Amino acid sequence: MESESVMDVDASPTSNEEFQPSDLVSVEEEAGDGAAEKRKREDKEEGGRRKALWKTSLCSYYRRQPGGGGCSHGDACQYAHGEAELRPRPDNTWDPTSQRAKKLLKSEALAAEEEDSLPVSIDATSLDKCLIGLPRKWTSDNLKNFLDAQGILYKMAKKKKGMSVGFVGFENIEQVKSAIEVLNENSAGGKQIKVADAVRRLHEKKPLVDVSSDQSKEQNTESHLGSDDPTLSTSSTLIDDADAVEKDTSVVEGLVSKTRNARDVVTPLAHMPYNDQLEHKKSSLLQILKRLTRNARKACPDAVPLPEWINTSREIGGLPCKFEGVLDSPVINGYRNKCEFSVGCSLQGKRTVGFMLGNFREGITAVEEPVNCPNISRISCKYASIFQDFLQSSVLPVWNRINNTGFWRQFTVREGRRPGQAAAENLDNQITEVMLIVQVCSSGVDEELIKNEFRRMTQVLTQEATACSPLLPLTTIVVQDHKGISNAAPADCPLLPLLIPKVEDQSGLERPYVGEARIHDYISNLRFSISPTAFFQVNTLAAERLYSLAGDWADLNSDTLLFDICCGTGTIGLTLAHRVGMVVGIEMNESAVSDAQRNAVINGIENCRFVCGKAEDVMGTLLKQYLDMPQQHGIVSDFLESNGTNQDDNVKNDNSDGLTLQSDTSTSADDLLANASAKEILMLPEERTDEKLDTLVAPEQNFDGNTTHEESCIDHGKDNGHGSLANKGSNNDANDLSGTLKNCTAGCEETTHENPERIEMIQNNCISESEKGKAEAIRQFTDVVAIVDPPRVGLHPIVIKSLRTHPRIRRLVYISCNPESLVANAIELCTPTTDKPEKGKGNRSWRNMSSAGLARYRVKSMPNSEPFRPVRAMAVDLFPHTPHCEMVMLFER
Ligand SMILES: C[S@@+](CC[C@H](N)C(=O)[O-])C[C@H]1O[C@@H](n2cnc3c(N)ncnc32)[C@H](O)[C@@H]1O
Repeated sequence: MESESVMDVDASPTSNEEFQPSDLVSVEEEAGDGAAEKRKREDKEEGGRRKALWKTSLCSYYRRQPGGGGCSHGDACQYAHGEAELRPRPDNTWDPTSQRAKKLLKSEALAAEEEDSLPVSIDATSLDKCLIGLPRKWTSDNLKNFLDAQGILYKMAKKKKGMSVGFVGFENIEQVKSAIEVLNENSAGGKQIKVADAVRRLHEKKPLVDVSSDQSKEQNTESHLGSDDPTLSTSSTLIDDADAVEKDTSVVEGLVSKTRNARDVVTPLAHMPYNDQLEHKKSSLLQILKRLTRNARKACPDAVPLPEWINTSREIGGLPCKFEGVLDSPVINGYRNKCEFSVGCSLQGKRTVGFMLGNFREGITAVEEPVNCPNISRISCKYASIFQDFLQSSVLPVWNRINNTGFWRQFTVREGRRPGQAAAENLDNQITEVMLIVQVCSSGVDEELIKNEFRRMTQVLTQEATACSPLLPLTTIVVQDHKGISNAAPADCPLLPLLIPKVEDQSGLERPYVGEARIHDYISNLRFSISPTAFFQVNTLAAERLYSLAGDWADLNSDTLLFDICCGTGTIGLTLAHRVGMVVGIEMNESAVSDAQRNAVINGIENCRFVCGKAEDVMGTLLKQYLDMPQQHGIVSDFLESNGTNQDDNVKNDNSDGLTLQSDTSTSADDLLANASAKEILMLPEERTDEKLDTLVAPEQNFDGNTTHEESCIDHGKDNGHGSLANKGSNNDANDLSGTLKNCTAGCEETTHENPERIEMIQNNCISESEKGKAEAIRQFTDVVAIVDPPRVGLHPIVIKSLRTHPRIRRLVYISCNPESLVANAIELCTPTTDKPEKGKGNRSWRNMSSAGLARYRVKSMPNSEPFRPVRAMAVDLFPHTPHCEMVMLFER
């Protein structure tokens, strides 16, 4: 750990930190019947602070029954009985539930609103306006009815369901003026409507046409916005109208400030010096961490004493544990190894590959080039620009987010680096592999056309990459056919690699491009093979710091069984494998699990098992298998091998989590897997037959229409084991696209990057070590540690419950990219419980609850179990120039 790069946090309490008025208010609100008891406890604890807080919060008992009777404390109550009694708090704020505070808040909000008010010009060149704050569920008809009812004259009105923005075109200035006047006095669905200038995207400013009238439809075939007509269904119509669809549906763009650019949106902290960015992150993390203490205090049952860490939190400014600062990123610029560029139209109507300038829900769909975004590498920018140039001449339309039509949707550049520490300023030279993923929507588009366009695209990308100086690496081009509305394609979305034609480089030599649909990167000197949809941290060098910090805190030893929960390609488990007895990785993305297996093999690591399944589906079962059944073979593979020999009638479902199995003596593999609805993918030495190894290497390259291994698997509707290349045979979409692209798909040459001899060697070693492998599996580990690294939403409550209620897990390291969900999960892990868990009271709508509120609610029904305590926390900055960073928190019990 490089201590000089850590920003130390002064743990001494400041007056503000120590003062947490919300505790006082909500203690009463949350505690229900036991509130009086809790209040007494609070009173005692508050001691000297009490005087300072006297009557600074409203009494909720009094409020419920004003005028007496509601509060039994009478005048002695420390809370104010009414607004008149209320005193300002030591920091000069008012109880947020009081009328005073609400009034203040309103006037501040109004002032802020005035400050940010959007420009509304009243002149003849600006007759298109957008209305902001409309009910989301409104359609164009609702908007028109509303305008008609208000007596507003207009030329056209459009509204897309799901957005709070609508567009209105006026005939003249008078119409604009009177509309603004009327709208300022009226609200729609109880909300005030704001009027702002709408920015036309096209250079050629055609007047807006109301497409809902049949007449205008005939007059202007380019207009589809607001029309409920489905997407054009035949490919010929689509091509004829391709340009029209784009232009028409992106005529206006609401709310985009003319000065807003991609840099501001993608890297909002880029204007600050890097040290200030770290300071900024540190202070927001401190605030979020304090929420853990506050919420655990609130959720702590009355019958149970507050845990020590809550009692001592005041000494460290309300923090749940020591926050050890933010570890800086070794690379600050161009660090992203994966960039997902949107494809769409710019404000000027140009086909653009870059970033959206805002949120679709606000009506913003404009895409701007990734200019001056310091987190993007030169290579990614260059590829975005090459692809953008190609799109200018494509006969297929770019994706339109308003109508959900178009073909080209997203362009992703993933980079792989060579091993070794990169010099921060020379990161580009380290990039040796590039995977390009082109997301399209092939619905209703002519197959021949698609084929031609893909051929042209691969030609352009490869030629331009070779023409660059220094030339751009290009390892693979993969097409993802996604027909859903959001760009986030599901994991089983069809993926097909394209052949990369051989082209001549500047020296006249033919560059042998091979299309292996994976790239490689290095962490802690281990080589990681990454398939197109597998997660890999975007800042590899900072990720190395993150994993080593997590490993240090996990306090591992050769007798440790490490659960790597949400393991992705196995990065954490594999980098720590040499420090533990065994790793069990759990991951739901099948491609990532195959990668993890492969990564174990190519790095010669033998003490890791990877399980494919949702953690919430498999965790309970795995804990039982590894920790609760000493007389049994400890790994699931043994059950697989036993092939049902352990059948026992005593196998029952344990409904405590609805998933786990309970068995007095034994459990069968089939039951285990069926019940867990998970697929175990194990690197058992015996299983590494040639056939198994085939699934690790790509099939022969074939661009001339001969059937590849890939295609034959798809044709026969069976799983070819390449989760990442062409997804499951049961997926009809995959079959569609594989048919469409029959001549465009290509497999890869046999493991060009992995040394086959090395793999064979590992294989042989594994075979000879197979018995050792089994022995390890049966072994009982005395030390059990979980490292969890969930996605932004955090861990599923079932996983939290499994970890919390299993007494053998004494240490848990939580890595989080979202401190809010970390705090919510930590509330459930750390709040004491009683032996009489309550079911949640009342019928509170969970949709309206904060994540912390929801966690408090859930903890009430947590089975009685020893809580964890937060021990230390630290952040690692994986995302310079943005507000995000990764948080690591150690919990013990
Ligand atoms: C933040 S990534 C961490 C991956 C890995 N630890 C790494 O650092 O490379 C989260 C991973 O969790 C996986 N995931 C998401 N939800 C999951 C679930 N319910 N069960 C298991 N894995 C899940 C994702 O596919 C993703 O690979």
